[in-house]
Amino acid sequence: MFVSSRRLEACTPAHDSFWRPHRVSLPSSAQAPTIKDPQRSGLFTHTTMTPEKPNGEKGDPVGPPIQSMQLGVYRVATEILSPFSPHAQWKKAKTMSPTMIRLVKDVYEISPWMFFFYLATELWFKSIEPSLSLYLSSRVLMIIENGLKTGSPDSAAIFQAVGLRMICLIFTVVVERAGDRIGSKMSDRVSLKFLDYILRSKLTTDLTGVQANVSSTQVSEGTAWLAFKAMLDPTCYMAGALAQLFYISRTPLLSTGHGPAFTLLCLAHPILYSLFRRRMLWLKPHVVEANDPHFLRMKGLRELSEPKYRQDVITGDVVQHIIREFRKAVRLLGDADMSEPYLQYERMSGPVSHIVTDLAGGLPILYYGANAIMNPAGFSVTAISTLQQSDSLLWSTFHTISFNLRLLTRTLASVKAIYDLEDVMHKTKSGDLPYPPLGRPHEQGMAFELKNVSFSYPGKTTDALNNVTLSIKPGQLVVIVGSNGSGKSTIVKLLTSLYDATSGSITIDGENIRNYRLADLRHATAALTQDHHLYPLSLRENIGLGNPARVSDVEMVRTAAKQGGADELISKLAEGFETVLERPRGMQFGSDVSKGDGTLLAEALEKMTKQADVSGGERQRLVASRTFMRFTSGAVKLVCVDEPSSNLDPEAEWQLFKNLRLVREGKTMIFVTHRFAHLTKHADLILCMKDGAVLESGTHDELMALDGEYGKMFEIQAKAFD
Ligand SMILES: Nc1ncnc2c1ncn2[C@@H]1O[C@H](COP(=O)(O)OP(=O)(O)OP(=O)(O)O)[C@@H](O)[C@H]1O
Repeated sequence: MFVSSRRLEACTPAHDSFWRPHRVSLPSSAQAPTIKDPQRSGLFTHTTMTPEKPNGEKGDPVGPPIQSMQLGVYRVATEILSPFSPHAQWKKAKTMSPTMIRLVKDVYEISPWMFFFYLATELWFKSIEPSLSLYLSSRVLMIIENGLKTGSPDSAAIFQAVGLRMICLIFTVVVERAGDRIGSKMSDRVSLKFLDYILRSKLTTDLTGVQANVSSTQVSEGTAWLAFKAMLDPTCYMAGALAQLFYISRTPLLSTGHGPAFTLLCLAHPILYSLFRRRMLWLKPHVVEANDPHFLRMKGLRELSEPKYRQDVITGDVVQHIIREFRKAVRLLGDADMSEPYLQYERMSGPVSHIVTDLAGGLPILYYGANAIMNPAGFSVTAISTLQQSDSLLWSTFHTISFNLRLLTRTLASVKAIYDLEDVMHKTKSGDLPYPPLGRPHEQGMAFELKNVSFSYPGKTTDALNNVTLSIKPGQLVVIVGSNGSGKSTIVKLLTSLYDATSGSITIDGENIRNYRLADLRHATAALTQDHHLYPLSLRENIGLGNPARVSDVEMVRTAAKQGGADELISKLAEGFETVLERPRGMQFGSDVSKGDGTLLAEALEKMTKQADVSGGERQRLVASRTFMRFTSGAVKLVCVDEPSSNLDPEAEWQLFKNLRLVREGKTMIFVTHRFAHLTKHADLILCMKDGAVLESGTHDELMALDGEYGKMFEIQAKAFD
């Protein structure tokens, strides 16, 4: 029997939508140095790179060597892990085993009885039932064939065999349904356990951790169950395959001395297929970069048709230019292959391996046919049918095993990323000194001393702050001014412990900032910046979470909303404080329904997705209200306000700063703003920054007398005002 591999491929789980490949860009460190110009012929070229040996130094590449190739308009790099290299395979398996053990333990702990029940149903369904069905079917056929040969069919035996086959079938359906239900429950519970894990790790991640480990933001709780299944399935199928091979080698119907030969011939097809034909890019670690300049230009020009650019395109009068350039890019692109790199990769296997692999599928039946010619007396139709059945069963079993093993590598890497979250995400270390120190009630705000502080952001070589020395006294109102990129926000981030200084020292109330418990410092700090957002919760919680202990205190929330200037806008919303402005994403959607097409379904979708919205300035008022709520805890000793007012109208901005000043008692306040003229006359200290350094510092009068950078900026604002 010649089984078409292509046909079988089409029904593998490779088409599961979850595992559709994601396209990623090729990081510069992984670029193959030998490819200078993209190959534009549509053919591919290979380059192999072996990573340097790890010497423990940061940044050295480790892991298997990579292979780089040009596929049409894409450059693709993959890891090379040869199936002929048991050493490399073993090394990889060894690195994966701790994750596998931990995952099995995690799944088992969720519910031991469910774990074993599910295991039993899977074993039945994937190992025992296929072999048993094969045995029972061939028994029925054998009895019929014997009956036909002798002329007196044994009806009792036929009924018995058919009955057994039916019982097996019914039992399998029952087991399958029970297994599905338990599996779905377990899958949900595993996902929730991992979601809890991810949530905890991510919520406590500091900014340095996020910046250092951007890829971890993409971990998904769903992969844990997939990884568990990718471990369990091959194990069950492997047991099933062994049982089938045993049957083929021992059944007198087929073997009669040829058992081992049949077994080997049945194995030839799946083994050859997985070695030579199975080229699936998305099952290996890989990076893809579209690098054809004309293709990139064409894509860029096409994006200009998006609504986001509509106004620019119309007012800029560039429509004709875009169309002309697009056509030119298409012309220059020529016949370069633009199809998905995943398809191009699969097409890479040559016709010889294709033919050999497909021919291998017919070997067992050819062998049996040859035997039948030599020994016509031993010929049996049942044997042929059994052989065909077992061959295709083994083929799909091995196919699934090989698929799952490849999937396992990928899913386990994601599970490991979840387990690793905790280690890699917490870069800013916490001390153990309480704040405020025990027995020293803190009536004033925080005092800061910065000595020769320099700082560069993770992954950057240039300093954002350069040798900054300054002193802030308790309860002072400080205004930081300066041009774009001068380091104003960076200072605030260091004072609020979002980052650690790269060098130099920062003290709070005379004690090194790193010695304090981070949680205590956060509790004593209120920050309001443009980077603060509305949460996908009700407005009451959005404001109330400034002080989680009083989130249900409606009166307190109302007062905070008034101080933040949000009370009026909330009163205009139909659901008032219970309005949810940012709903969790993707919770309402339709398929093949266009809004506004007049159908009932479209109307239903419109109702579902209808949402109250507010302007940018109104959002800022809501976020500011949360800060006022924060003050109600009585623990805040430092208030950092960094440009929270870009969308506020002048009156709202003035009112916001006025309200903040009204509650300054017992707090050090640090304001960063470009529109400072109305604020600096209230400041105890003005820091004027340039190029990451403090250029001038003092009060408004002192700096005006200096007639330097601050004086210049103030004059510009004053003139504009006049
Ligand atoms: N998250 C970041 N990662 C890397 N570099 C950053 C980051 N944030 C700021 N920088 C860089 O650090 C320098 C100082 O930036 P900072 O935001 O402190 O300036 P700023 O004075 O607040 O500017 P602006 O007035 O535009 O808000 C700039 O060169 C900026 O590009």
